[in-house]
Amino acid sequence: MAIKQKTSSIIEQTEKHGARNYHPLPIVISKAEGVWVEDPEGNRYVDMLSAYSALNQGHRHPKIVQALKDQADKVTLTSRAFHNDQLGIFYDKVSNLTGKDLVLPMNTGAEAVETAVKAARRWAYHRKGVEKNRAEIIGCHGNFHGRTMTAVSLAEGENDTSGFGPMLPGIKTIPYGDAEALKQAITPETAAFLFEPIQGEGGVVMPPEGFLREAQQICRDNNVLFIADEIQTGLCRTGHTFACDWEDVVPDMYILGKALGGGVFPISCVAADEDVLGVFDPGSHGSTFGGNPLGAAVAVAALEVLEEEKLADRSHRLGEYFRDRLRKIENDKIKEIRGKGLFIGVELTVPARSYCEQLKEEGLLCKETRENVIRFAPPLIISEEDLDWALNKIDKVLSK
Ligand SMILES: Cc1ncc(COP(=O)(O)O)c(CNc2cccc(C(=O)O)c2)c1O
Repeated sequence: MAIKQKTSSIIEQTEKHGARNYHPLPIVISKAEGVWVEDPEGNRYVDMLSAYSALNQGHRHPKIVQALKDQADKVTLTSRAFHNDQLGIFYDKVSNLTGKDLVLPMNTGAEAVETAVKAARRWAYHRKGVEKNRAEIIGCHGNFHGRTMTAVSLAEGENDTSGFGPMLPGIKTIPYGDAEALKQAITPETAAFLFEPIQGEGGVVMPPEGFLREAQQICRDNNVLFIADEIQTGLCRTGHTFACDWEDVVPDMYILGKALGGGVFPISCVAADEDVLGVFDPGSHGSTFGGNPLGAAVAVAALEVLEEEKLADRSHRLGEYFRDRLRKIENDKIKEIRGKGLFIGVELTVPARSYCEQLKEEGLLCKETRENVIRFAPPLIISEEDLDWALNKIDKVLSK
């Protein structure tokens, strides 16, 4: 589809004063519903990216939008100087979902990661007895935990880190999935091991089977917090409530975001037991919008949709079907098909961008990650009919 006048003038306007920290595909989305989005010229596309898994419930899910509208007519922001009548309901929901005593609400995923690292450091000093300012955090090569300085200090990519130094001290990384390396990296000062159960931005990379269980045991043996960043993999994306569930592993702390807000409002949180999140006392952490009643009401509705529509089972079932269909595609440039549930990566032996551009021309939106991986992550509500429509387009483009 050639770029039409409205789209090109909108892109031109966007690029006039916008900082150039993204390189989006040349498409403008002006309407969206369910798994379908529309450009200003009325061209429709099936969304196979879901805003990097922030749209597990689909675009503008009626129940979630209604929760936003209802709450917007009551109260949207109180600050935490006062209570509001939605936050306790949110806390109950997340506590029941995670099995954790305490929940700390923030807004973006990166803020929740920052919260997790602050909690881990203070836990190390107050509970583990690590010497002041000596606490260490262990992350994984190929990780992505956001764009704030702690997250960037954990990253390694040139583009993620260059020009942003000095990095936060007390951070080291190990090869992803290497339990022995984790064991060797731990010192008496180690506060936490921070990991993604499946690395999203790393290219939908899964650790060896059993790694999560082994790593958790190593952390337990060394009194190190086992912290799961489930911002992208959580909330039914991989076919279970949490990706950690695939190995029946319950982390010491969950970090949640993205689909927690149902693709309607930014909300994130960390959930952990009293001995970890109890380290925060009044005035030691927070955020202006953290715990606002609008986000809380939206998140409760977003979590209810996951349960009511059984989106974990759907993700698992449709993800198996998706990968089966992909495996039938004849193309010697396909190096590996991987993922769990509707969290799928197709690794190619060549850059993936041109395939994403061809798929866009066919009416399917997806994005490359790590240059040669096409990530497919549709909203979990996708119908079998729409999935088959998308798979026929993928078959057509990838079979060339
Ligand atoms: C595993 C993981 N952890 C933390 C974050 C940070 O969340 P926020 O973006 O809400 O601060 C992510 C985010 N994941 C993600 C994926 C792709 C692009 C971008 C982007 O910054 O445009 C972010 C993520 O995928």
